[in-house]
Amino acid sequence: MTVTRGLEGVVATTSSISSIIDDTLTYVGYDIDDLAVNASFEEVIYLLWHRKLPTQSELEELKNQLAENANLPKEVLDHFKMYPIDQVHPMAALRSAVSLLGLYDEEADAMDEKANFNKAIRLQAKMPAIVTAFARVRKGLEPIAPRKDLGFAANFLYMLTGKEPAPIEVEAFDKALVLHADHELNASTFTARVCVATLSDVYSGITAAIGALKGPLHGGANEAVMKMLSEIGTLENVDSYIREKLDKKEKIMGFGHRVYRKGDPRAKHLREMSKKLTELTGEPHWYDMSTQIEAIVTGEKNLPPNVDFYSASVYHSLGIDHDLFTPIFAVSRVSGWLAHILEQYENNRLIRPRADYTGPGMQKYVPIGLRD
Ligand SMILES: CC(=O)SCCNC(=O)CCNC(=O)[C@H](O)C(C)(C)COP(=O)(O)OP(=O)(O)OC[C@H]1O[C@@H](n2cnc3c(N)ncnc32)[C@H](O)[C@@H]1OP(=O)(O)O
Ligand SMILES: O=C([O-])CC(=O)C(=O)O
Repeated sequence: MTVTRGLEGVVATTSSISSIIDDTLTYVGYDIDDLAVNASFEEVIYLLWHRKLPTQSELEELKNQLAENANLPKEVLDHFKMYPIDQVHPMAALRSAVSLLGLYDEEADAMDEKANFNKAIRLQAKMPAIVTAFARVRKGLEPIAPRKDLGFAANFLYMLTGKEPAPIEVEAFDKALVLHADHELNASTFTARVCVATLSDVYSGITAAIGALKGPLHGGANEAVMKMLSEIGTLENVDSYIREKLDKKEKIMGFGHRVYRKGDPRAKHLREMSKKLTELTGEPHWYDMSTQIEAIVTGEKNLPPNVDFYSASVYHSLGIDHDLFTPIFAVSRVSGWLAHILEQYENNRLIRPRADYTGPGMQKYVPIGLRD
């Protein structure tokens, strides 16, 4: 048997959702550079789910559907109050809450196309409410209900803080959502597809995907980047901190990628936002430290930054708690997971690879009393 560790380079499915070809990322054939500058997150959701950009009326319909479904069942809100709140990471809370949501959805186990699409709308709509409600409840604050007059990005920030966000904050957050929405067969999307390929339900697929995104080698890296920046503290400390880590063969979070070789096209948009926002908040050192880290890691290891590197200082500048960075990734990526889940159902086959067995050869059972 030939073993391909980490399935590197293995093509496991066809997909018409997003592509990474020669370091260029497209959603349904639209270059991410084009979408990052021109598209709203709601347009991207529509694009990923329908493989076409929406007309004005289609976009309005989607926005209405998202607004109408944005509230959480009381049971989910009450559930947060039962968590050992000081110990619970918001990604664990999100994973549990999505699983719980399935219990209150009468269509949870229905497998027809319409029911699955309804669930996609409900999940996409409710993810911001879960993340923001948990973030408030753990601080002893009441959750804030979404406002129908605000778009997806603005509503998230509003529900988090209770204040209507400034246009520049909405623009930055919306762009971050666009940039994180889908990424071919990354680990969490693959997890979602493996799960639903058993013909399990949408809630199970999304719960599994959240679990996969949580790890620091994947979505969890954005929080780890901010931890690193905070530990470094000042521009003067960057050089010794990073070189010591590299000498010890430790990984620098937010660098490297399984697929990109020359660089992640999303990083430059986040770098630009980081510069703008850190200047605005009067904390340009986060950006300056980040560019210095990039210079060292690129120079020493030829590893460019990935999407998680500059998103850290962007979210920090928006005043967001560091442990909410990965849940925010999930709020965006759920659009891609849902598109992939629906695509998997359309042309399903069980995903079941093989393992090359390396354990002992055939053994004879020894009764417990006769064992050494
Ligand atoms: C949204 C996302 O998921 S983007 C990725 C987010 N994750 C991170 O930023 C975590 C840091 N990066 C990494 O751990 C890796 O680059 C991954 C997980 C992204 C890709 O992993 P893989 O393709 O399996 O590469 P792998 O981990 O085998 O690394 C290959 C080599 O590059 C080195 N390397 C890879 N990334 C880094 C890094 N961030 N810092 C230092 N060295 C690195 C490895 O040590 C290894 O070196 P070696 O061959 O001398 O042993
Ligand atoms: O594609 C990957 O392996 C990881 C990644 O960048 C993403 O999921 O956005």
